[in-house]
Amino acid sequence: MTILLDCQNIGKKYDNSDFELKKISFQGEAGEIIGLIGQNGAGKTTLFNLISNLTPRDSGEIFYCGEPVGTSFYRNDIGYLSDQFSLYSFLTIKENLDFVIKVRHLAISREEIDDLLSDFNLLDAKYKAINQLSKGMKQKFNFIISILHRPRVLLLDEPFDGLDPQQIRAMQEWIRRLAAEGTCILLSSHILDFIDQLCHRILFIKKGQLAQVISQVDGKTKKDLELLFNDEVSN
Ligand SMILES: Nc1ncnc2c1ncn2[C@@H]1O[C@H](COP(=O)(O)OP(=O)(O)OP(=O)(O)O)[C@@H](O)[C@H]1O
Repeated sequence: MTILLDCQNIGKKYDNSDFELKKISFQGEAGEIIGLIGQNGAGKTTLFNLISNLTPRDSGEIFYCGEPVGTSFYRNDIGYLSDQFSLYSFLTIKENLDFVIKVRHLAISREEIDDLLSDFNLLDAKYKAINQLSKGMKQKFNFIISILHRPRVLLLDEPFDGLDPQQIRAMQEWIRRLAAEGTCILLSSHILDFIDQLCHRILFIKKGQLAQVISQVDGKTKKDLELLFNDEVSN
């Protein structure tokens, strides 16, 4: 068992909001897929933003391979599919990929890129500008960008948003493949089916707190998750 990610008591209070993420602690192993569930506004995206340092945390520590995270972690070891698109929308898919490959000094061949695009039915759109893509196409492109440097910790905030069933399967296959290669994946989804199918462990966030941790070995079914979710939400 190799612990890649270790979050200890991480917390955040926004200045202009009553919401507070309260001392969340968990560890993520190499090859583990961890699901993050909770109602709207529970704090899932906030947790992703704190781990990726997009938002500075108020308290707690984050360790990667036993060391406090720093520039090298944020630059090389983490990938984040967030709802905020951050590349050049007026450039094409190819131009954006070329840019990322260059600045990250990635040794990745044209064939590998084309295979990746083809897995997500994006090969024919290679010369299209990002702002000409559909929502689902943008989501798939964002996923490709988040995994291009093969991060060992991958954060996926609602990765299946806007995807058709065939493309959901393609992304699920990629998620399983990356986990099999040793990536620790943290993913949020409101679709409990996806969480149930993919995740080894599930973190249930309620009003900014880690309310429950469910392991695959607990033998919980999707129905149990729904019951838990409905019960927690109504309380
Ligand atoms: N930058 C911010 N400034 C102030 N409040 C914020 C900010 N970002 C998020 N919040 C608040 O923090 C709370 C948690 O939001 P967050 O986006 O983390 O929830 P979530 O679990 O990801 O929700 P959803 O399932 O709807 O995506 C919400 O009440 C939200 O309004």
